[in-house]
Amino acid sequence: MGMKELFGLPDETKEKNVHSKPHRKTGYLSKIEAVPLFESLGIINAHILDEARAFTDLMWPNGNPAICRTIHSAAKMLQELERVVRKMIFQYLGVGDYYDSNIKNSDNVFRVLKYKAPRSDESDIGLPPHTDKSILTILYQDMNGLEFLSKEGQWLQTQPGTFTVLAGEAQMAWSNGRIHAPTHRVIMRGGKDRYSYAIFATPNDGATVEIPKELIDKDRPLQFRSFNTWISSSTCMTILIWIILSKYTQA
Ligand SMILES: O=C(O)CCC(=O)C(=O)O
Ligand SMILES: [Fe+2]
Repeated sequence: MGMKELFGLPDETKEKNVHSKPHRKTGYLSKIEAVPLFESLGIINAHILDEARAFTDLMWPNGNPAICRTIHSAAKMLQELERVVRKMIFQYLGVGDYYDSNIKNSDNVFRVLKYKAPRSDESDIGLPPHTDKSILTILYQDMNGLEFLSKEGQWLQTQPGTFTVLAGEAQMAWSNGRIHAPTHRVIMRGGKDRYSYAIFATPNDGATVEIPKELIDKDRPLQFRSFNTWISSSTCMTILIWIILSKYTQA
């Protein structure tokens, strides 16, 4: 998707991608001491053509219609997929009536990410273990490296050329702990630069994440008591999403 061309721009150009909401992981992230291999550019609502164009016009003063089209269509596809998955989750939890207002109170950040191949004296950690703050993240990787921590404490690899859906902390909180936000990391193997892109659906600034009353009862009061109380149902959910998604992406 023109990632090499994009990341090949001078740093001063990429640094122009500043956003007024730095906490939203937009803007240009690079030269972070803890993650020296990592570099990323984020665009809010890139599924809207004008937003994608504003970004490419900033990077290329004479415009770059080809990359603009690619970013826009990738972001649109991921945004649509994210809504399908979010709807499935709401239906699965029996709270479909909340879907429309939940969508209204959220937007998304599209990010392109690059990890440079580590030198022999550098660590192979692309991104250390973390959970996302998002509602849902959908991620595409061109080569492997993304790994998930299973509840048995093992790191599970994901396949290159596939889409991965993961729930973030906003979804975990909203579902009153029913949906698990998995810990994941990126490990660089194979001596080549790695590129990925992702959409992060997030609650709008200022929107309160209201936990549906249907998801609160005496067995599951409004707080996170322990991960163990909900890990098995969330594992089922993860598997369900994987099955449905693999069908969706083959279509
Ligand atoms: O590049 C990847 O595969 C993972 C990125 C990621 O986990 C993140 O940006 O939160
Ligand atoms: Fe992540």
